[in-house]
Amino acid sequence: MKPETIDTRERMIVALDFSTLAEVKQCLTSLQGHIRYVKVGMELTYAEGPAVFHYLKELGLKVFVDLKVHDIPNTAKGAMRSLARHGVDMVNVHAAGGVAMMQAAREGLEQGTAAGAAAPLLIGVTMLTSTGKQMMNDELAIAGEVEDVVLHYAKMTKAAGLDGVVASPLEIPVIKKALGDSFVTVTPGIRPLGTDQGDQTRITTPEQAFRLGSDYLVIGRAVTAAKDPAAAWESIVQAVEADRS
Ligand SMILES: O=c1ccn([C@@H]2O[C@H](COP(=O)(O)O)[C@@H](O)[C@H]2O)c(=O)[nH]1
Repeated sequence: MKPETIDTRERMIVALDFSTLAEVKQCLTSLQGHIRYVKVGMELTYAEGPAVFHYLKELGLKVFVDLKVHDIPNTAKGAMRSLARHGVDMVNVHAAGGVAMMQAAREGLEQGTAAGAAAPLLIGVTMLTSTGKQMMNDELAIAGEVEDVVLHYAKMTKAAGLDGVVASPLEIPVIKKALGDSFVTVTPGIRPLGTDQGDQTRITTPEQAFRLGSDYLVIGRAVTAAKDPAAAWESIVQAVEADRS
């Protein structure tokens, strides 16, 4: 389902890349009331387990569980069946696992979703936003341009029946053109002006990301590592809304 009617804050997801619940609580002391959607990745899940998903849901937040499943189809199916039972809002797999793996993941997700409840959005990760052309060509041995490879993975993802993809905002125009506006796009690699690029390669500002057509932005350290996370968050919201008007 395309998030066309929801506001800016519902389309900005904070990446809670922490290793303890105590750090999450500390960060939420600042951010609670400002944010609506959070992302829990491997660091926090492996440290605190699925209880953290329930903790965040009980606070009224939407939860994207970013475990980037990539395995044989049967294992991916089981992983998604288990994840769906936690009642989260978005989950993902690596598109590089192939169409059969993604179809199995979709089946597992449907099986694990409670009767009458909506299944979480199932998203395929195309090419990690830390990956540039040279690394993709030389280390991953995938020839060509990143944008073409991302589009290829996005087409596979749609063919497998998933809801959308993770990609850089830079690739969203070609994805939307080829696969339609309702195919959901989730974009990390977000760097507000003046923030550190760190390990990301294919980046844009939040304003550019929305202009390029991203449905959901994933924002981590620019907010969570700021001295005042709520102030950092609000300045992004303001910049995005000013850019739109
Ligand atoms: O291609 C991808 C897929 C996932 N991520 C995740 O998003 C956040 C980004 O954090 P920043 O601190 O804003 O760089 C992080 O949790 C990654 O695991 C990604 O960056 N790229």
